[in-house]
Amino acid sequence: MIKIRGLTFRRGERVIFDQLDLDIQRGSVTGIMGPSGSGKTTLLKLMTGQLQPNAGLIEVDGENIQHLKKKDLFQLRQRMGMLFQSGALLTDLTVFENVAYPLREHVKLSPSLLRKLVLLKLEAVGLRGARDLMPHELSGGMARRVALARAIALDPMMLLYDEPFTGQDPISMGVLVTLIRQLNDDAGLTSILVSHDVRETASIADALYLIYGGKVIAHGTPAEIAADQSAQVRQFMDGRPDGPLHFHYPAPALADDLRAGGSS
Ligand SMILES: Nc1ncnc2c1ncn2[C@@H]1O[C@H](COP(=O)(O)OP(=O)(O)OP(=O)(O)O)[C@@H](O)[C@H]1O
Repeated sequence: MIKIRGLTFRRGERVIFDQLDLDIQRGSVTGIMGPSGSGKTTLLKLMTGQLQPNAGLIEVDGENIQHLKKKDLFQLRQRMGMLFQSGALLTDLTVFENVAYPLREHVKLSPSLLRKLVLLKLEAVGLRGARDLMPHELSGGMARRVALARAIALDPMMLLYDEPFTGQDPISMGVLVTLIRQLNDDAGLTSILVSHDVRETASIADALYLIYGGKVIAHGTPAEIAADQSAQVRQFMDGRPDGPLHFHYPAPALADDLRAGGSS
C-alpha cells in the first residue's frame, strides 16, 4: 500500500530522514515507533503529502504522491483516514452530527441513508447508543472512538493513527487496541499506528518499524523485534533510560552554551 525509498527530509539544517526505506503491506497493521522527536508524525505528514521530501520516492496505492496534481492528492487524502491525538470533535455538535459531518461535506445522501451510515459507523465503535450526547458528556476514550467513527465515515482505504492511546486508562486503552485491529480486519483497511506504547502496539501489529537518527534501525514482526538483541532495539523496547539512543535535541556543548551570551 505504501512504498518509501531513499526518503530524505530536512528541516533547515536538521536532517530528519536520511535515505529511509519503508513498506506498508496492504491489509496490515503496521506500528511505527521511535523516541520522541525521531520524526514519526513527520513521516505521517510525508505519507499524506502534507510535507514534501527533499529526495526519495513515496508511493501510496501505486501513485507517486509527489507527481499528483493538487486535486488528485486531495482525493487520495480523502481515502486516508487520519486520527490525530489533537483531532478534537466539534464541541457544539452531537456525536451523531460529528460523524455525519464528513458525509454531509463530501457526499450527497438522502437523510435516511445518511442516518443508516452514521449509525453503522457508531455501531462499529460501540457507541450507537451515545449518538445524542454532546462531546463534553463523553469520556476521553469515548471521544476518541467517536473520532474514529468519523475517520471511517467516508470508508477510507487506510487509517493513520498518531498516538491514539495517549492519556487513556488501561481499560479504554485495551478497548482502543482491540478496536483498531477489528476495524482494520472487518473493513479491509490498512492501518498505520504511530505510538510510544510499545506493548499495546506490538500486541496488534503485523509489522513494526523502529526509527531513530533519520533511519529505520529495525523492522520485522513483533516476534522478530522482541527477539532482536541489538542494544538500540532493546533500549527502546524495554524502555531503558541508558543506552546507545540519545534523547537530547542537538545542541552545542553545555559548557560552551553556558559561557555564551545572548537572551536565550
Ligand atoms: N513545523 C516544524 N518546524 C520545524 N521543525 C519541526 C516542525 N515540526 C517538527 N519539527 C522537528 O522535527 C523533528 C521530528 O518531529 P516529529 O513531531 O515528527 O517527531 P515525533 O517522533 O512524532 O515526536 P513525538 O513522539 O515527541 O511526537 C523534531 O526534532 C521537531 O523538532
